[in-house]
Amino acid sequence: MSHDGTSVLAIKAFREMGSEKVWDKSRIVIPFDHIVPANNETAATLQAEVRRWARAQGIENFYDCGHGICHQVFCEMGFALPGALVVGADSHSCTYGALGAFGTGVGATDMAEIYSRGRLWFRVPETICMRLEGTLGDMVSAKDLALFVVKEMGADGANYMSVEFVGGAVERLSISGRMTLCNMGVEMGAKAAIVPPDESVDAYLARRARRPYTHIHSDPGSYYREIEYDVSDIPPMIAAPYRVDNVHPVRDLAGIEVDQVFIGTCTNGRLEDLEMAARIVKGKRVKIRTLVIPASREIYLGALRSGVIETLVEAGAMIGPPGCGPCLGAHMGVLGDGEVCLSTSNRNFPGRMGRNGKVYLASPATAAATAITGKITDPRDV
Ligand SMILES: CC(C)[C@H](C(=O)O)[C@@H](O)C(=O)O
Ligand code: SF4
Repeated sequence: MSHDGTSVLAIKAFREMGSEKVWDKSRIVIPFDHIVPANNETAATLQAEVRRWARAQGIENFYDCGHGICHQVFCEMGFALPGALVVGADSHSCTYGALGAFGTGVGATDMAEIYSRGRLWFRVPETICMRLEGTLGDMVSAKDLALFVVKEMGADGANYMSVEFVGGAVERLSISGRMTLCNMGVEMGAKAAIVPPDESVDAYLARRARRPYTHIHSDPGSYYREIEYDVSDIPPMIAAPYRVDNVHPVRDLAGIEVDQVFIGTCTNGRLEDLEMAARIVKGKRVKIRTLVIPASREIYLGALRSGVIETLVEAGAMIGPPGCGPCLGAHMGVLGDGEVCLSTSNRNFPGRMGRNGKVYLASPATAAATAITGKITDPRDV
């Protein structure tokens, strides 16, 4: 998988290697998502070049602007399967672990080697087994769980490890919630993040899987390290600038003024995320700029048909076309000097959404509660 951003560099390296034809046009997936639709001439020209190359190579799985965020599209289209080894030219390729795949991010030159020969070299990572037991509390979701885990591990606490999430609290997560959890695996340095596949994975893949698959599970005794938490008592959590592991209970930061709320991204732009936000803002008005971007067309349609989009728009939110949007500070809704954003995304390092912006990371429920009050707000307090 490579997207509009990284395909440009991968194609350049592919050419520099002297490669002419891709190794397998049916096994390369290219979604356009990072700057969609293109925001200026430079982006438009680069995208046109990738389109031309994909057409010339006969790439069978090309998803142009409007389909959605690469990771979401990759899962919806049935490419992420239990036991599959997937490389993506994007760090959040670990998201595919929600479906039992070993998904990992690679650089653009590595991707050029995949385009050319379908091969790469890996050191097999050790596995950390993270057991999360207990029942999540009211207004506490997969994002709070992910932030809790990142806080406990630290931003480099799982460097080059494969993190396997097990236990009751994980099994009870929807596929959407598991994607949120696995998505943040790379934020603690993990090479991959995996939830052992079960029947909810089969249900999700029933009409999607591109090929037959089998469930792959860890061998007994293969864990390098085991960690267990009871997560019944974790409150809604928030990561404050400028580190993803600078995590606090939302109530500890309540009252901080916010300029913009952003609900979307490969972390939290799925239907259940938008539904949660709609439930909270229903019949109310947002007090600050609120941007909602569904992670894919499928999600957008679901939210349109169920009335979720209507509720959000009535409350004063703006809806953007499926894609990454302002997540990486490249397109739509970037921050002005010194502005504060509460985002449902996964990164808040300096400059992430604009040179001098400050980004807080939290769940869709916390984002919606904050949109209504204009200040960081625990969703249990609205
Ligand atoms: C642009 C891309 C290479 C990058 C990534 O790999 O993660 C982006 O998606 C991000 O989230 O920062
Ligand atoms: S939504 Fe954000 S984190 Fe996800 S792929 Fe796009 S830019 Fe990267």
